[in-house]
Amino acid sequence: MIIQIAQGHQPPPNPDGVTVVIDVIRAFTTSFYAFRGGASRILPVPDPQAAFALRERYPDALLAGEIDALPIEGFQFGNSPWEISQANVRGRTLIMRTTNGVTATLNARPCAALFVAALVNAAATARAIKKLVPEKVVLVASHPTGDEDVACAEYISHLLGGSGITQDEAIARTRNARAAQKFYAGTHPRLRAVDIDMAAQCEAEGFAMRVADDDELTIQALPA
Ligand SMILES: O=C(O)[C@H](CS(=O)(=O)O)OP(=O)(O)O
Ligand SMILES: [Mg+2]
Repeated sequence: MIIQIAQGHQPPPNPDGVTVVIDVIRAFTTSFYAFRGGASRILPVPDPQAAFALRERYPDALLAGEIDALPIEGFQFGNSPWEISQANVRGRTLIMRTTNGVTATLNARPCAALFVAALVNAAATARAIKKLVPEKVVLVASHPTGDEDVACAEYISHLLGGSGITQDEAIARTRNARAAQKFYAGTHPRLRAVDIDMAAQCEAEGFAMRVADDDELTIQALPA
């Protein structure tokens, strides 16, 4: 298996292989906890206007996301795993806008199979990739300059049998990442340290999250 690690909002084309877009702080940690709470699907969108327009089509949908890490006016949730874990999202569609993870996901085609992942479901993602027996895997660290998504990519690479780092190293690099520091600073009530506690966890079981091309690009939890 060829494993390539890329970084930023423009994943390299991978028409015959598996692409994984990674966002540890916080988009796909938030997504993981939305599915754990029973959300049925997540529809990624590029901006708030697109989110409000899509909700016209799905009036029961809930809106989650951020601009500059802060909640968006008129959205029910920030891009926060803790907020989502406290809410009742069972059976609901989420429409999500975030700066890095969602943007890179919207740009990830062409690829034969597309996953989104965070550290919390790195192991489940690696298992789901292995089942597909791909010749090539592209692991995309969606933050263009941060270290947390690169660390997760290196951990998934290790789990796939390539070179990489341990779970403990990935956790430490998440906690020490530049993007994490504003959550520890206590300068805004919606930037909570608990979001980083939730992002800096690895679950041995968990579930993978796959992106399907339905009417809209749709993120779904795969059965464990
Ligand atoms: O809200 C987030 O956690 C980030 C923005 S930042 O890196 O913290 O400034 O968005 P995401 O798309 O989840 O990386
Ligand atoms: Mg991020």
